Amino acid sequence: MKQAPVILLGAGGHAKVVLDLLQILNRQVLGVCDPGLADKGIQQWRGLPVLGNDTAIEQYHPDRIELANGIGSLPGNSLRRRLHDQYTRQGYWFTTLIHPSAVLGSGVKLGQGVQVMAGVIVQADTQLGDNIILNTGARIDHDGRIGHHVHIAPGAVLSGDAWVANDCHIGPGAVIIQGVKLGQGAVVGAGTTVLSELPAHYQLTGQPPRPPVDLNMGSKTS
Ligand SMILES: CC(=O)SCCNC(=O)CCNC(=O)[C@H](O)C(C)(C)COP(=O)(O)OP(=O)(O)OC[C@H]1O[C@@H](n2cnc3c(N)ncnc32)[C@H](O)[C@@H]1OP(=O)(O)O
Repeated sequence: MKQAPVILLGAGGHAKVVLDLLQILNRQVLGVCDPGLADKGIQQWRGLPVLGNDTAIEQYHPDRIELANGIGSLPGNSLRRRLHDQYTRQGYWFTTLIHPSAVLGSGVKLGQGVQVMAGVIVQADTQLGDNIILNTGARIDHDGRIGHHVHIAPGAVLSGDAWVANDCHIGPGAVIIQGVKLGQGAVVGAGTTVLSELPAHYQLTGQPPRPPVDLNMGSKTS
């Protein structure tokens, strides 16, 4: 079945990556909506027509197009979520995008508008909610439960059975060990390892390593 043409929301760094992915997937892109470009009277962005600010979407019937959310996501910035909620309430559909280099195991379920970037691996029976970004090279092992509007930044690793509630942010290169739960809106800093549950709306950053242990101590006699 032919897929509907797409309108891209936003023209920042994340939008560039989403546009590349749409083009790799041979999706027809009608144009981009971005208030910053529209206010400056800019008519073209990366070869796409600038359709206007976000309200330009409403010239298109929800049955005729799909949307791609090009707004990136960082802790404390809810624009991506707000646009998703606003336009799904109006009956629009956000397209789910999977980079051809991504590996999805058996039984993986993806919600509306999930964006699976280059090099991502998602293992068996993981469930992903709506409007999630699995950014470049992120890995989620078996039986993960990932809520809506979560951003798993480049290179982050979630071991098996990790549970991540809605609106969490997991920074680049973070590591979550198996079975750990993150409460709603929790934030894990770049490069941070999470060993136990992080409650809702808590932030964990940093990596204080313990003093080095001599692995030969007690195991050798001289
Ligand atoms: C394709 C893409 O680019 S996707 C986007 C990828 N980027 C991300 O995901 C952003 C990740 N962001 C982080 O890790 C951030 O540091 C956050 C959000 C966790 C914390 O940000 P803030 O709350 O603003 O913390 P802030 O920058 O004020 O730092 C507070 C302190 O924590 C330290 N700190 C912050 N983050 C970290 C971290 N990840 N590891 C170690 N220390 C950290 C800071 O050095 C600072 O220390 P100080 O008080 O001794 O000076």
